[in-house]
Amino acid sequence: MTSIDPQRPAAEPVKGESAVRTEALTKLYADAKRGEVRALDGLDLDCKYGEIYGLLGPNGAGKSTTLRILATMLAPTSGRATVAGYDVASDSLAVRRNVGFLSASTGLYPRLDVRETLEYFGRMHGLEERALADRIDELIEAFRMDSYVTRRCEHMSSGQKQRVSIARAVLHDPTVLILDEPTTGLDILSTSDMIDFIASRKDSGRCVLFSTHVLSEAERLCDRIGIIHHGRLLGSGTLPELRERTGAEYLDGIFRAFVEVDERAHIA
Ligand SMILES: Nc1ncnc2c1ncn2[C@@H]1O[C@H](COP(=O)(O)OP(=O)(O)OP(=O)(O)O)[C@@H](O)[C@H]1O
Repeated sequence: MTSIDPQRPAAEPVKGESAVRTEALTKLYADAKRGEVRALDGLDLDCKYGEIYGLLGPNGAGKSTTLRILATMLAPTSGRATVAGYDVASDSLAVRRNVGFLSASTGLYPRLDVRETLEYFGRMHGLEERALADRIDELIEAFRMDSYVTRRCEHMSSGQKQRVSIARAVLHDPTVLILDEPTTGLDILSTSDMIDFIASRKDSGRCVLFSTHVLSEAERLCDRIGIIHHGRLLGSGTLPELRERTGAEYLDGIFRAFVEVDERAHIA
């Protein structure tokens, strides 16, 4: 495994260039009850800098598995995945330097408050103390966390925890942000803040790849949408492109059209 200097600046994002790419990505799980589970079955994905890409799929389609592999939390069985040009298997440290990852299982230490949490994770990223303190101030302001900055995570609401988690994910200013169902469990105000935040990342040329079950969110936010089912990408494109391909107007109809074709192909 190639190691990197933690102080080395992240790769500069170039709008329109590939930020995330998977080729024939496969993941098999050994499940005690079900035997071998093929969670990913040759997934090809390509997300660009300056783009918000939404991954849609029914339960068990392989969304979390994909995102966890891209965040180097999980090893693929076969195929290839790169983030910011670095291979997730052979250059995982460089991938981590360039990626921010948020999922429901992103942990926070119950006894740490906002600043302590961000200091802890900032040091893990190797951020220099002065730069880290400035970055933490910036994030506390940006995520409006000042009113509960001394509260321990164990005493925060789920919306407050989510803000700390997202601040943690972007501490090192990653060029690629990977979010697994980022608005699940959030109230309307927190959801709206999260949506604004995702949109703002694109303005700075970053890539955001996120999974969601909320179709209206995907319709509103995404430049391109990928539809995943049985661990394969059935289709991807802008909303107008997907409308044209399926003849359906809204995302629920588009989604159903892709899945029905795939189900028929599986039965045939
Ligand atoms: N650790 C594991 N061991 C065995 N099977 C697993 C494991 N993790 C996931 N799976 C299986 O792999 C498949 C894909 O799961 P994954 O969580 O990636 O789907 P998903 O699209 O994120 O689903 P959801 O929308 O329900 O979160 C499912 O059949 C799931 O049961």
